[in-house]
Amino acid sequence: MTTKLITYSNSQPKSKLWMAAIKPPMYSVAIIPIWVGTAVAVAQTKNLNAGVFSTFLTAAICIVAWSNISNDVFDSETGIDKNKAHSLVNLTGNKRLIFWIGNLFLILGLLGILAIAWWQRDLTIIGIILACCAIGYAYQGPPFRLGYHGLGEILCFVAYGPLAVSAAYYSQTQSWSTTNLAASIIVGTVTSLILFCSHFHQIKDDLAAGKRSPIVRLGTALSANLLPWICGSIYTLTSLLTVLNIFPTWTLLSWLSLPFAIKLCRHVLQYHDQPEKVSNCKFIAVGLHFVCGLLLGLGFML
Ligand SMILES: C/C(=C\COP(=O)(O)OP(=O)(O)O)CCC[C@H](C)CCC[C@H](C)CCCC(C)C
Ligand SMILES: O=C(O)C1=CC(=O)c2ccccc2C1=O
Repeated sequence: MTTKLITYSNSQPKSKLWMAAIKPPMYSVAIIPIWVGTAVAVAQTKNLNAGVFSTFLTAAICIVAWSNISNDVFDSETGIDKNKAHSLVNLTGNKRLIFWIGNLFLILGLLGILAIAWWQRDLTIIGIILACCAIGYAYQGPPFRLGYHGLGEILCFVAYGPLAVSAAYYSQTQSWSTTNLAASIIVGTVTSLILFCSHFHQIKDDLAAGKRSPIVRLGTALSANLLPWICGSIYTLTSLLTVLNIFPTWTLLSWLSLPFAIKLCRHVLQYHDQPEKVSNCKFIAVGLHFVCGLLLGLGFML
């Protein structure tokens, strides 16, 4: 399998830089938790509230857009993005404008969640999503900047796993489920894997800005060697939960994402210390996230 190299510099066409700044594939992280939580709910209740599902999906996309846009704003303040040609702040030269566009997405997202809470006459999902947003802010915003202390992957797991998947389930059922919680562990793990992978090529800039990401702490070689274990844990857990009859057999369909996991591990093990070559590994992880999450949800629906 050949792998296209993706590196961005000021010499790139502006359109490419804008696409890299907006990062459309990354919105998989908004779609999958809502899809999986809803799929588990539909499997159990045989009922889908399509209005709630589409509103939640749109709101999640807006909230993830806020998280990404404000990340460029906050990172512009620490100097960590000074070499990042595809930072929205560097592209526009207008930090204030980007800050307010980010806030607009946050407001739109929260209005969507508010609408669902209103239809349900229940504030629970507002509470959960506000907790997600607080985690998103604490990851990157002052005075916390917890991502700079290497806590991003744990925060990411909690927000995109148990919190977001439970909120999606609750939006359909107004109740909780241990099966859904188990599915959220898989979604959270694959989402954190994306964040983990996104840090391999940034080690130099991260070190210079004092960001102690897990890759900075462990080194690229040890971090690369962890990948097969993390990927292996996803498939082992899914199989175990199927054998225990907690997941329906069809969820084993998610094993079809294994080629992405193999490609990811091979690529990172080979290029972990070559930033230009390893920089696209987060998009292989996004592919794994999307296919694994899509098939996991489908497995519940079938
Ligand atoms: C913005 C995030 C990562 C970017 O990190 P980094 O600065 O290293 O990367 P760049 O190279 O692009 O500068 C992700 C942060 C994830 C955070 C820990 C948790 C966010 C929670 C969300 C707001 C939850 C959304 C829930 C929704 C699905 C309902
Ligand atoms: O820009 C990035 O690298 C990421 C953006 C993002 O929203 C996200 C969300 C969840 C896990 C990882 C990531 C990124 O890596």
